[in-house]
Amino acid sequence: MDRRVLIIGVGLIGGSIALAIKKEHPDAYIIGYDLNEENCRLAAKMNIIDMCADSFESEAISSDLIILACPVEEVEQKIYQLADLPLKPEAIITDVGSTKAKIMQKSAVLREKGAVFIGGHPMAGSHKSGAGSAREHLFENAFYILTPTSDIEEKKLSELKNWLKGTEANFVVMEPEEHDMVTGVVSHLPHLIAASIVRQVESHAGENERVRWLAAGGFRDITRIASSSPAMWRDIVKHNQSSLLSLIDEWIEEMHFVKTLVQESDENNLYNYFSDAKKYRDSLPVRARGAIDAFYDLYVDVLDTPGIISHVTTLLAEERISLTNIRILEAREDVFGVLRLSFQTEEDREKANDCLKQNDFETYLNM
Ligand SMILES: NC(=O)C1=CN([C@@H]2O[C@H](COP(=O)(O)OP(=O)(O)OC[C@H]3O[C@@H](n4cnc5c(N)ncnc54)[C@H](O)[C@@H]3O)[C@@H](O)[C@H]2O)C=CC1
Ligand SMILES: O=C(O)C(=O)Cc1ccc(O)cc1
Repeated sequence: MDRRVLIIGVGLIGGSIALAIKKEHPDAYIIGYDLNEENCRLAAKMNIIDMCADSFESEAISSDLIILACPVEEVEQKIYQLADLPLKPEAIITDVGSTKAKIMQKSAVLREKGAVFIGGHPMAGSHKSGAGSAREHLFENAFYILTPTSDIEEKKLSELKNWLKGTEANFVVMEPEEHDMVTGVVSHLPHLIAASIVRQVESHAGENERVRWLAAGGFRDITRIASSSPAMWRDIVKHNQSSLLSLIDEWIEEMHFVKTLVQESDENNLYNYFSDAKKYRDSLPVRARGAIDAFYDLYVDVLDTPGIISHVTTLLAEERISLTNIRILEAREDVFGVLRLSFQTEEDREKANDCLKQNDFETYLNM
């Protein structure tokens, strides 16, 4: 008999997991359930799932794998509702939520009923939402954190990893509290900061409309994540409150230090502040996937002249190199602009690099 997978919340992450499972387990029957029926229908139409369920209860009791892929507060609710159902004894329940400590605490109700719950968090994604943005390769090379409790048998953990093999992610086992501290530093605090910078710009733009015109380039790059789903981030902040409160205190302290640097205006201190940050950032791994946009990028200097973009794309098309994205990062009058070309594979990026160099373009692999 075909094994059945139920995905509750068929959005960006639920949809991407469904695609990855289908790739590795083509015989599995994947059922989607989503509060947003239109989104669920879209997922079925795009063959991301095999069927859209009207209620999750009737499907949950016959599923071998249940994946909770809704916002983290909803994950908690679903854990309680699942605990009241006669689930298959061998079924595995997992989630993809961005926080782990509270979810693992709540999952005790499932364990008390003899069910197997293994917390999970694929550390890749995007500011985009919904099934329409789901990608089979979203998690390739990304870290996929799992938080099994000590009573989970190794066999069950391996079974879950096997279900998720098609993600081609690197599985890492962590304690939920450590997970929340680490993701607080690298993901949750940066989201709060990005939103706060955008709000500061908005308040200045109310006084001077030129602020809005000029909020491009670097500003857009560092605030991309502020375009993420507000409901998802509201829930994440509620769940990771204690880590975030201590991280915000550290950030305020850092801003006091920055203020002193600016006040004192000491050349060496200012230089060292930026140089230390650059050194550390440049040393971070560039290949690790963290977002849909972070594919294999190539940067090309181009003169701001008419037809330049079609010239570049024609050269690549002639070499049969496929582009996944193209964006002008900066285009000022009479000076160089920078074109960011994104490719799906390292090989395509290398081919494009060779092709453009042969045609006298200046290119960069990292910026
Ligand atoms: N967006 C990202 O980059 C990442 C998100 N996550 C986590 O994945 C989860 C899902 O996020 P996304 O897929 O990005 O969001 P999404 O907004 O694309 O999808 C979530 C889906 O869940 C549905 N939903 C909400 N409440 C529901 C309920 N009670 N029952 C059934 N469906 C419900 C929504 O209608 C929506 O279609 C969240 O817990 C998030 O923290 C984890 C890694 C990355
Ligand atoms: O868009 C981005 O770069 C992200 O930060 C994606 C993301 C969002 C939430 C997560 O829990 C993990 C990754």
